[in-house]
Amino acid sequence: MSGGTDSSVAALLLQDAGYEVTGVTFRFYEKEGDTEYLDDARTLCERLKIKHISYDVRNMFRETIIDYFIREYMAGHTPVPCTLCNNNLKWPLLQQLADELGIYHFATGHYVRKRFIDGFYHITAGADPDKDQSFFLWGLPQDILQRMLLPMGELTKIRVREIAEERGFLKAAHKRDSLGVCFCPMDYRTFLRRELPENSIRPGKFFDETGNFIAYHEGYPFYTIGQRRGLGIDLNRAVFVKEIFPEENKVILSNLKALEKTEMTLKDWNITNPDALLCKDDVIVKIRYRKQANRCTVTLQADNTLHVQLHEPLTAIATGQAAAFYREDVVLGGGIIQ
Ligand SMILES: Nc1ncnc2c1ncn2[C@@H]1O[C@H](COP(=O)(O)OP(=O)(O)OP(=O)(O)O)[C@@H](O)[C@H]1O
Repeated sequence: MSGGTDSSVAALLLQDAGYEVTGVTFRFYEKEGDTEYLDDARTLCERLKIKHISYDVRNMFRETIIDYFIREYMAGHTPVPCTLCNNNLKWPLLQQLADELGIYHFATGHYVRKRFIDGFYHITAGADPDKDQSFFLWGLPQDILQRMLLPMGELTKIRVREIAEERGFLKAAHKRDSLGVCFCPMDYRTFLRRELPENSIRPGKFFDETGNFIAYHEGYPFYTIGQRRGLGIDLNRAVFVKEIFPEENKVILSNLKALEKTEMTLKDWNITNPDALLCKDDVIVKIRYRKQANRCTVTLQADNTLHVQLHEPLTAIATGQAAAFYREDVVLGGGIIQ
């Protein structure tokens, strides 16, 4: 329970359905010591007359998510903190805690569903297309998928707010949706400047593909592959970030066409059912939340990476980003772009 609308309604719907519910709030990150979210979750549990547990994982979150986020930008990559948090932290921690407490099921307020297909549990898209969060959950293993309950799966956000309101949980009903990365809701450049020692990021140079100097930039970590806006230069043509060379603090700009790629390699991947994904030609890959769905064929390589052959070229494939595989609304797996 994050203290937000969705997990609050999830708890009360589970209670309605007859489950004996225990609320869990992880202390992942607290902006300037603000623990209002914790009080909100606790108050809601008191009103529902259910037990509430808070679990301080701020150090773990700092090491595995925030430090990773900073490290990835410093390596010229594009990190995916929410995907990593869900797959490596939030759900595994829920499982661990449930085991310790002798509880079988665990639930969140994610807008996703699950379906049992050919002997395997799969994440499927939530009923509300505007809120679907399936893109973030490709990395969960069967023993988590089997035990998860997803009370938001069939609902729209509008309906969820109505439920909270109807039941008199007015604060929960009117909470704002969380936006972007929880620990970095602002521009990530400001965050990097704040977190890193002074002068860690120094001005460098933009070049074109043939090595001609174009202009000065503010430091390579401030740019990501595929970026067009915010380059701080005014050319009479559209240019995009094509490559980043951290050692030389060099950023290569090109036209969009030059960013097209027809293949990519994934590490740290997870496949729900290999027979449903590998070597099939009707698989969809997404590398952005709710954008750019492309056909592809996936094969497992001798070095244990996944090779993704795109049927049509994709632009802006950035190292560090996640790729999620789908067939219609069913998540088949995913991985991190190398
Ligand atoms: N600090 C936390 N402790 C426990 N569970 C959490 C925490 N943060 C998020 N979750 C769970 O993960 C789900 C998805 O998280 P996300 O950050 O996307 O929140 P959200 O969609 O804004 O949901 P909510 O309205 O519940 O805050 C939440 O609905 C909640 O069940």
